[in-house]
Amino acid sequence: MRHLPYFCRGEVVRGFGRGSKQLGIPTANFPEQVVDNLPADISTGIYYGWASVGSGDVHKMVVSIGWNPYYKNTKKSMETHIIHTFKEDFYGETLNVAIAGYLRPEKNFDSLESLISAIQGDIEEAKKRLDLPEHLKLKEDNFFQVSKSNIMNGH
Ligand SMILES: Cc1cc2nc3c(=O)[nH]c(=O)nc-3n(C[C@H](O)[C@H](O)[C@H](O)COP(=O)(O)O)c2cc1C
Ligand SMILES: Nc1ncnc2c1ncn2[C@@H]1O[C@H](COP(=O)(O)OP(=O)(O)O)[C@@H](O)[C@H]1O
Ligand SMILES: [Mg+2]
Repeated sequence: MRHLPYFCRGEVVRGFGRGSKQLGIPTANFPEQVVDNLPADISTGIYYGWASVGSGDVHKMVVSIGWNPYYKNTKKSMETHIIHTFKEDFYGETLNVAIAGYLRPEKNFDSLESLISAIQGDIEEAKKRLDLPEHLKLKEDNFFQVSKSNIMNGH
């Protein structure tokens, strides 16, 4: 994957409301336009990296890109679960994402329980890999510093 690390920003929009309600794992969804602009060689699948909301702190994350075979979505989506507990929802805010590496392809599952345990496995694997020096330095990338400055808010 030539394009890693891959950086992108976008507004957090509403998805199907399944992430937190059914899975207990909220995912911040990007608008269609951000998904359509992904480079062709970022294949669908599950990735890990770093993310921040607006000018907030940078946290570890996992991101799913694709059609969610378990739910048979007809539109490709890009959904980020930030490994951090937030006090409130952040719909409408800017999500800044730096994708560091690839974990696995998207899969179908026999049950919701197996989907949830696969995602929990992804989260544990992401936490470990992001502690490697090559990934830790991405957390300090200028991409996130720019998000912290006022430039983005236009004042
Ligand atoms: C780390 C991670 C891995 C995922 N893996 C799969 C998968 O293998 N198959 C699948 O159908 N959906 C997968 N999902 C997507 C969930 O099905 C999706 O987040 C859920 O449908 C929530 O959708 P919503 O944001 O539209 O509510 C994954 C999500 C995350 C965050
Ligand atoms: N740790 C988190 N990671 C991602 N989103 C979170 C987190 N904590 C709270 N949220 C909020 O939850 C929303 C996602 O919940 P989800 O059930 O996936 O709904 P939707 O289908 O609208 O995306 C995000 O848009 C965000 O506002
Ligand atoms: Mg979501």
